[in-house]
Amino acid sequence: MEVLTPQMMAKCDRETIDSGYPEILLMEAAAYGVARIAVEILKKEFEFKAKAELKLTFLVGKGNNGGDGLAAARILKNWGYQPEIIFSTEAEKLKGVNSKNYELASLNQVKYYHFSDLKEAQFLSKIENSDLIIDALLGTGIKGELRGNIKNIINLINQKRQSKPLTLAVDIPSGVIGENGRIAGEALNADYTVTMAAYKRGLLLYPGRDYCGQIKVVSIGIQPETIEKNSDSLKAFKQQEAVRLKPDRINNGHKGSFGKVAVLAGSRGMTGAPLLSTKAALRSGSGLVYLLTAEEIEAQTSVQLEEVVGIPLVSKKGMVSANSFPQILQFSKKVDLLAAGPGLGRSSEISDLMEKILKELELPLILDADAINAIKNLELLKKYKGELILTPHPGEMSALTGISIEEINNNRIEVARDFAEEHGVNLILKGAATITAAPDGRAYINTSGCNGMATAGSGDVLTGIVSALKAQKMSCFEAAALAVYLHGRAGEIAAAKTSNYALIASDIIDNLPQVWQSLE
Ligand SMILES: NC(=O)C1=CN([C@@H]2O[C@H](COP(=O)(O)OP(=O)(O)OC[C@H]3O[C@@H](n4cnc5c(N)ncnc54)[C@H](OP(=O)(O)O)[C@@H]3O)[C@@H](O)[C@H]2O)[C@@H](O)CC1
Ligand SMILES: Nc1ncnc2c1ncn2[C@@H]1O[C@H](COP(=O)(O)OP(=O)(O)O)[C@@H](O)[C@H]1O
Ligand SMILES: [K+]
Repeated sequence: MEVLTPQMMAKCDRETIDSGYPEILLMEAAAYGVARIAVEILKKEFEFKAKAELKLTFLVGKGNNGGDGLAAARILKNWGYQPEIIFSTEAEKLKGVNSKNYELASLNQVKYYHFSDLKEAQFLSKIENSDLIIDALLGTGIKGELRGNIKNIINLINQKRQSKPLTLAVDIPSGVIGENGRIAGEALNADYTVTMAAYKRGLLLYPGRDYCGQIKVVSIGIQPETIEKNSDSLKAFKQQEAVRLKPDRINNGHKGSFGKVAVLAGSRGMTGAPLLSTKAALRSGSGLVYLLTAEEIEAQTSVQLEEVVGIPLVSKKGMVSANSFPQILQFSKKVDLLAAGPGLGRSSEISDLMEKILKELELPLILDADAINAIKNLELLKKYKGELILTPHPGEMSALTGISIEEINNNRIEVARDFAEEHGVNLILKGAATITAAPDGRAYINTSGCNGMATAGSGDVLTGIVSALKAQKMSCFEAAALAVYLHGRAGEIAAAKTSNYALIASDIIDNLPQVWQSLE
C-alpha cells in the first residue's frame, strides 16, 4: 500500500477531479468511509446502547477535512444516529463543497454549535459526555503551528486527557503534519484514524504515529493507477505484503535447497550475539547455518546451539584476525551468503578484514553492527562485486554518514533512500518506523514492532532473519523488508506475553514460529 505526502495526495485528488469525477463525490466517499467505520466502532464499544442514545460529537474545521466531517455527520443522521457538530469557525464562511455539505447537513437537521458561542465549561461538558468524538478539524492542509480556535479546542481537550472519550480522526489526527509526522505544537490523540485512499507519511512516522491509534485506509474512488503514478515508490509493509512475499518451500527440497548461511560473528565476551543471529536464521527457514567465529570461543558457542556448524577462525586477543581472510574466502564458495558483524568487536584487524571481504568476495553480504563500524571507505560499497544489505541503527548510520542521529531520525526516509541510491546497497535503517530502501529508489516503512524491542541483541536477531530469507532466494530488498516485518511481529507477540518491559531478544526468536504460522 502506497504512502503519500500531502502534495502527492492533493495531486491524486486534483487529477481525479479534472478527469470528470465531481469533488463532492470524492468527499461523499470519504465521508461514507468515516461513517461506516464510526458505526463499526460504536457497535463494538457500545453494544447495548441504542443508536439514538449514543452521543457523537463532530469537531469541524473550515477546510475539506471539515467537509468530510460534515458529510459524515449527515450520513450518520440518515442512519438513525444523533450527531452534533461543533464548528471551529463560522459555518456561514465555508466555501465550495464544504458550504454545500453544510447546507445538506442543515437540511437534515444535524444540530450544530459554534465553538466561540460556547462557554469553556459547556464545551468541555459536551466533549466529556460524548461516546465518540470525530475529529475533522484539520487534515493534510495544515500549515505552521496550530492557531485560533482549533488550537484552543485541541488544548482544552488535551488538558482533559484522562476523561477524553474515544476519538476517531478523519484522514489524520488534527495537529499531526502529514508530510513528516511532526506535531504542530499540539495534536489530538486519536484511537482510530480513517485515512483516505492511501497512507500519509505522517501517520507512520513518529511522533505522529503515536497519535493515530488504529489506522484504516478507505477507498474514495481514486484509481489505483493515479495513486501509483503520483507516488514515489514508498510503501507500507503490512501482513498482506508478508503473505505475498514469503519464500516458497518445495516439498522435495533438502537442506541445501533452503539456503546455506554463513554468519561471521562473535568475539571473547560477545558470544550471545552470534547465537542469536544463527538461531534466528534457523527459525526463519534456513537449511544450513554455519558460524564462523574466533577459534578461542568456537568450542563455547558450538555447545550452546546444536544445529549450528561452528567454523573456527584464526584469532588475536579474542577477536577474529585479518589473517583469517583466506579461510573466509575459501568457505564463501560453499555458502549462499555471508552475514557479518554481530559481536565481532572493534579493532584495526576487523577493519582490515572487512576491507578484504569487500574487495574480494562476490557472494551476497549482509553487514550489521561491528561490520558496519569497521567500514572506513564507503567507496568499497559501490565497488563490491556482489549484492549488499546493510542494517545500521541510527548510531551506526550516523558513524557511516557523519549525519547526526537527530537529523537521521527526523528524515528517516530521505536518509535511508539517499544512502541506498548513492552507494548501490540495500539498507535497513533500524529503529521505530524502520525504513528499508533499495538502490533503485523503492522503499518500505515497516508497520510492525514495539518499544520492547529496544533491547540488547534484538538487532542480531534481525540479521539472522534477513540472512535466512536472502538465502532462500528472495531479492535483497524484499528479504530485508520482509525480515523487518517478521521481526517486528515476533516482537509484538512476545511483548503481548511478557510486556514491553520484560521482553528480551531471545523472546523474539521464540515467537518466530507463531509469525510464520500466521503467513500460511
Ligand atoms: N480535495 C478533495 O477533494 C478531498 C479532500 N479530502 C479531505 O481534505 C483534507 C484536506 O483539505 P484542505 O486542503 O482543505 O485542508 P484542511 O486539512 O481541511 O485544512 C485547511 C484549513 O485549515 C486551516 N489551517 C491550516 N493550518 C492551520 C493551523 N496550523 N492552525 C489552524 N488552522 C489551520 C486553514 O485555514 P486558513 O489558512 O485558510 O486560515 C484551512 O481553512 C484532507 O485531509 C481530507 O480530509 C478528502 O475529502 C478527499 C477529497
Ligand atoms: N521503539 C521501537 N519500536 C520498534 N522497533 C524497535 C524499537 N526500538 C528498537 N527496535 C528494533 O530493535 C532492533 C534493535 O537493533 P539494534 O539497535 O541493532 O540492537 P542490538 O545492537 O542490541 O542488537 C532493531 O531492529 C530496531 O528496529
Ligand atoms: K482530522
